[in-house]
Amino acid sequence: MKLGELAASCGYGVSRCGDDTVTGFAIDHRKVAPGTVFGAFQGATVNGEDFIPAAIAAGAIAVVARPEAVVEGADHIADAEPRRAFARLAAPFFAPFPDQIVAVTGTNGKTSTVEMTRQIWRMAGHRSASIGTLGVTTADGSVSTGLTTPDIVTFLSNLSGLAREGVSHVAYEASSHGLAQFRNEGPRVAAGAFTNLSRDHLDYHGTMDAYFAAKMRLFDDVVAEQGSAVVAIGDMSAPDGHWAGQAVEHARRRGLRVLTVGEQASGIGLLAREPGHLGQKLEIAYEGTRLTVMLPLIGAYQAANALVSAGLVLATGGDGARTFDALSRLQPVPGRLERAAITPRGAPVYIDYAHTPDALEAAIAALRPHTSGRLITVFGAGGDRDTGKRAPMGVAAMKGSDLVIVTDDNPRGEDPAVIRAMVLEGASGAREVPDRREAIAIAIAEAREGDIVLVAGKGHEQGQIVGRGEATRVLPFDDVKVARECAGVPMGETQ
Ligand SMILES: CC(=O)N[C@H]1[C@@H](OP(=O)(O)OP(=O)(O)OC[C@H]2O[C@@H](n3ccc(=O)[nH]c3=O)[C@H](O)[C@@H]2O)O[C@H](CO)[C@@H](O)[C@@H]1O[C@H](C)C(=O)N[C@@H](C)C(=O)N[C@H](CCC(=O)O)C(=O)O
Ligand SMILES: Nc1ncnc2c1ncn2[C@@H]1O[C@H](COP(=O)(O)OP(=O)(O)OP(=O)(O)O)[C@@H](O)[C@H]1O
Ligand SMILES: N[C@H](CCC[C@H](N)C(=O)O)C(=O)O
Ligand SMILES: [Mg+2]
Repeated sequence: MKLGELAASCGYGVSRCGDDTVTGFAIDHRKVAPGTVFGAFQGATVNGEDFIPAAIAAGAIAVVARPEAVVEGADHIADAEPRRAFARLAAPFFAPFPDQIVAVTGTNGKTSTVEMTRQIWRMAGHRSASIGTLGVTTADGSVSTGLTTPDIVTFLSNLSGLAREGVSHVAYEASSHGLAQFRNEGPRVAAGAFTNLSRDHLDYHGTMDAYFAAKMRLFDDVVAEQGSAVVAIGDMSAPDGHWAGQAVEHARRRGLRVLTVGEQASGIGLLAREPGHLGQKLEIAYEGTRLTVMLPLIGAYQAANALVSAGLVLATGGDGARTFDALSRLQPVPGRLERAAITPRGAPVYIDYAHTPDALEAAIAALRPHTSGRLITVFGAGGDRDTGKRAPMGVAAMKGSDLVIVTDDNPRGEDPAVIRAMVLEGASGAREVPDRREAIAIAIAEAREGDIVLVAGKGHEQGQIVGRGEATRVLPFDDVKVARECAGVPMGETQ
C-alpha cells in the first residue's frame, strides 16, 4: 500500500514519500523500521514528539502529529487529534477484521461481559474471541497483552490476526484510558455496551463527569452509525444509578438502537433472581415472553453481566431462544468469584478481582447469601492508581464483612505501608498483614465451617507488581494457587 493512496483515503495529502510503500505502523520510535508510519503523541510521562527525529532516522516515512510538531525528512500528517488520525490511517492497513465486533465499557464487569459474550457466540457455532484484561482469548486459550485495552497498533494487528485465523466474532473491553487515547478506533463496531459507572481512575480523569465522558466516546463516536447500544439498568435510585440513564441518552442522541438490560429494563428485563447453592435462577422477560434461566454462576453482578452479554449477542443478530439457553452453560470467568479451595474446616475460599469500592460491595453481596457464619475479606489497593478509592474500599469491606484483613495488592512505585494506611482510614478495626501470602494464610486458618473467605483485588493476576519504570519487577503471585496451598489442597486436585 502506497503512503499517498493511504493518506488520500483518509483525506490527508502528502508531498514527500507518497510513492513509498507503507510497511507498518508504530507509536514507539524503538519499533520503527524503514517504511513505517510513526504516531508521535504527547503522553502522560513523555512527549512522543521528542522522538520524531529518531523515528525518521530509523526509516519512518510519515509522522502523524499535531500541526505544531516539527517534522523534517518525512511527511507530516498533521492533525489536532493525532491519536485519532493515526487510528484512521492504520485501520485500512491492518484490515480485514472480523465481521462482528462489539465493545464493552463500564467501571466493573467489562472482562466478565466480553468473556461471556465470546462463550455465547461459541455455543452458537461462531469462531469467537475476546480482547481485554485477560488478553486475547479464543477457544484455544489466552495470550496476555499487558493492558485492558491494548495500544492501537497491538489492537489492530490482533484483530487482523484473528480474522486471518477465521475468527468472525470479537468482543473487546474499551477502558476509559483506551477510549480517551483512541486505542481502539478504526474497525466497524456493531454494538457497544455500558455496564456501570462508579469511582475509579480519578487520578487520570480528574472528575466523575470527565471519566463518564471518556466512556461515552464509545456511544458518541466508536460504535458504527445504525449500530446498537446495550445498557445495564440496575438500581436507578442507587448513588451511581443515574449514569445508566445518561448512557441511554448518549446512545439515543447518536441514533443507536438501544437495548436496556436488567431489573428496571424494558429490553431484557430481570424480573426475579433466586440464589441457589452453586448458581442462581433468573426470571427474564424478553419480547413479551417470560423465560427461566438457571445461571451456573453466583452473585447479582454476574447475572447483570450475563444479561449484558446476551444483549450484545442479540444486538448482533443472535437468536433469542438459543442465546438465553446458552446462559445456562456459561463457564466461570477466571478470577471472578472463583472458588479456589475449601479449607480443612469446610469454609470455601473465593478469589475475586474487586479493586473498586463498588466491586467490593458487589463481591461481598454475592457471597453473603452463601454464608451461614462469618465473611472474612482479605484485600488491598494497587499503587500508582486512584488514591481516593482506597478509604472507600476500606469502608465497603468493613460494611459487608465480619473480619477484614488489609494487605498488599500491586504496590508498583508506591510505599505499600502508605497504601495500606490509606485503606485503613476507611477500615478502622481491620487487621493489617502486609505480606499477601501471610494474610491469606491467616484468613484461611481463622475460617470455621459456615464461614467464607474472600480474597479480593487480584483475581486472575499471576504476579505482584513492585517498583516503577526500569525498576519494575513482577514477583510470581497467584491468589488461586496461594489459597490452595494455604488450604492444603494437593497440586492438581480439584475441590
Ligand atoms: C496513563 C496511560 O494510560 N498510559 C499508557 C499510554 O501511555 P502514554 O500515551 O501516556 O505514553 P508515554 O509513556 O507518556 O509516552 C508517550 C508516547 O511516546 C512514545 N515513546 C515513549 C518512549 C520512547 O522511548 N519512545 C516513544 O516513542 C510512547 O509509545 C507514547 O506513544 O500508552 C502506552 C502505550 O499504549 C501505555 O503503555 C501506557 O500504559 C501505562 C503503562 C499504564 O499503566 N496504563 C494503565 C493506567 C491503563 O492504561 N489502564 C487501562 C485501564 C484498566 C481498567 O480497565 O481499569 C487499560 O486499558 O489497561
Ligand atoms: N456488573 C457489575 N457490577 C458491580 N461489580 C461488578 C460487576 N461486574 C464485575 N464486578 C466486580 O468487578 C470485578 C472486576 O470485574 P471485571 O474484571 O469483569 O471488570 P472490568 O471492568 O473488566 O475491570 P478492569 O477495569 O480491571 O478491566 C469483579 O471481580 C467484581 O468484583
Ligand atoms: N485494570 C485495573 C486493574 C487493577 C488491578 C489491581 N490489582 C491493581 O493493581 O490496582 C487498573 O489498571 O487499574
Ligand atoms: Mg477488565
